[in-house]
Amino acid sequence: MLVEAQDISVAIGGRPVLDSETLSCRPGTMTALVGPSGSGKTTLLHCLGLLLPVDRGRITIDGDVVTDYGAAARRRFWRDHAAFVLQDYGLMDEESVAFNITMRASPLGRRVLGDRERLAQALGRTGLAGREEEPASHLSGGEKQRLALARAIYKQARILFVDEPTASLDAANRTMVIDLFTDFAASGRTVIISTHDSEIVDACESRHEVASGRPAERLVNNQ
Ligand SMILES: Nc1ncnc2c1ncn2[C@@H]1O[C@H](COP(=O)(O)OP(=O)(O)OP(=O)(O)O)[C@@H](O)[C@H]1O
Repeated sequence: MLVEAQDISVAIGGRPVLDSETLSCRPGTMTALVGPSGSGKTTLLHCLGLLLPVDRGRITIDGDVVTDYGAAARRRFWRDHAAFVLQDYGLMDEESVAFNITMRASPLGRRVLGDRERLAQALGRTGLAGREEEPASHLSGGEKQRLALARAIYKQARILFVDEPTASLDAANRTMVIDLFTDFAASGRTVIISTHDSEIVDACESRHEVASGRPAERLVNNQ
């Protein structure tokens, strides 16, 4: 999906946080949102994922003006097209790893339903094979992060929004996660990542520097 933001601005509590950000994230590519701490990377990511409204400007996805969407259209976008790996991971701690990935269970909640093959693939790709029956609360910070990624893989979403994905990962898992994003993009999906990690930035086809108050167009294409 092609995500385009034009001159978007956001103020929180009366304070400008984003000022006239303009960028374009193409399908089949990874885009890094970069900038110093507090520059607004997470805020921009949340706006592009329709989690936060903008005060000015507009965002289109495949040409649709999504900044006009009401609550029902936003929910449809999240359900049908988007996957999020955010800083709090959005997991259900008391539920099993498998349930957190598939989000489906039998009526009594004892048996996880869903596509077994896709589940096995998501577990395998994130190094969580064999952990499916454990409650998410038993996982370490880095494992929770990989679980959130496993859910995105299972969902086969067309667009992936990721916030600081390598913050709690060791070197081996960091490489695995970067490979996962690269594969996501190679299969035609759009990947948007807020990050400080230069290894991720190097793996991205485009980089957008978020810096409130500076001139609008700062998109740099590495290609
Ligand atoms: N809910 C909120 N209430 C008040 N201020 C907020 C809120 N969310 C973000 N901000 C402010 O907006 C600015 C940008 O925050 P944001 O989290 O987007 O930055 P960031 O570039 O992602 O930072 P970091 O790299 O440290 O994660 C910060 O000054 C922050 O304090």
